[in-house]
Amino acid sequence: MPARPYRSVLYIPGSKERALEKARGLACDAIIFDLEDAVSPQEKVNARDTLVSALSTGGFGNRARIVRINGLDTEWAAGDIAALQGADFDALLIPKVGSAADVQAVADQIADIPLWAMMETPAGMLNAAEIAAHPRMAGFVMGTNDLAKELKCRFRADRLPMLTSLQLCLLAARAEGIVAVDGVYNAFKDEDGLRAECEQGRDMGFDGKTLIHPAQLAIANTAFAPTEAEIDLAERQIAAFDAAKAEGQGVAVVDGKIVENLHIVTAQETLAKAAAIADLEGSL
Ligand SMILES: CC(C)(COP(=O)(O)OP(=O)(O)OC[C@H]1O[C@@H](n2cnc3c(N)ncnc32)[C@H](O)[C@@H]1OP(=O)(O)O)[C@@H](O)C(=O)NCCC(=O)NCCSC(=O)C[C@H](O)C(=O)O
Ligand SMILES: [Mg+2]
Repeated sequence: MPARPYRSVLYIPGSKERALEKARGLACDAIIFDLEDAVSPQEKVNARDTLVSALSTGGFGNRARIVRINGLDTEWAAGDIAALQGADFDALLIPKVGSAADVQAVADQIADIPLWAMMETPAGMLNAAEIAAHPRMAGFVMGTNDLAKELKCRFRADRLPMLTSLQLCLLAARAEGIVAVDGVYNAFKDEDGLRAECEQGRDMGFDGKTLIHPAQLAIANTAFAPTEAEIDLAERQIAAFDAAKAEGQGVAVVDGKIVENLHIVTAQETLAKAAAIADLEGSL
């Protein structure tokens, strides 16, 4: 389980001082400070200084601070990494990762900091397992816009053309115990559409959703948090299982359904996630 929640992961253009300032007061679990697609070519170089200065000023609380650099095949990637040496942030996000070699290329240029991968190319999907298994890899972010472009698929409300890719990445992430965050919902004024896509992502097993606008935060925070009913059930399952164990039984029954060891692991994860959310919200 992630030690911290990642229900709402907000992209903020690294070039926009107003948005960087605003982020200090927003109810997101994590921030992706973007140097890639949200920043125009003319702003790329100045954005590095703007971002490093914002990171050094701080004020982002316990939210995870993730920085997305430009693609490794661009003229900006090496300069981005150089500018980030010694900066205060939690993870570096690499766009358009196609293989573990791409991850290693960044690992060779910056020490210690956990690396995350944008999963958004056909090669990335086919190599998801080796990318997740890289020793520095700590999280996957689905790049569903680039993925749609590369697959030449249509955007559909049910995301049918993307389900194989989403599930391949989720499988790889879960096999390695790293974080997995779903892609963005582009129509940022469409609350019902966002809610439905968050529910789908949560049902699939994602830890949260990447977002592009503050208006999307509350919906993702609700969708990816354990519900009151889930917390109540988890507590009752743990209590019933403890009581069964005390009587020498290996199985309990709650609400007419069996509860075994493996269900207790899920119940404990539910309570741990609720506690991590309460901790983060209490600290902001
Ligand atoms: C989408 C936007 C361009 C809309 O901007 P704007 O028209 O300014 O929105 P509002 O006027 O409604 O903004 C209201 C206030 O909220 C602040 N704001 C807006 N967006 C953000 C944000 N992301 N973080 C923090 N604060 C934000 C505005 O400053 C306003 O504040 P105030 O002045 O106090 O009123 C804009 O939302 C935006 O640029 N969003 C981010 C876009 C982005 O990051 N894109 C790249 C990531 S998505 C991606 O790359 C996908 C992936 O790679 C893939 O392949 O799928
Ligand atoms: Mg992308």
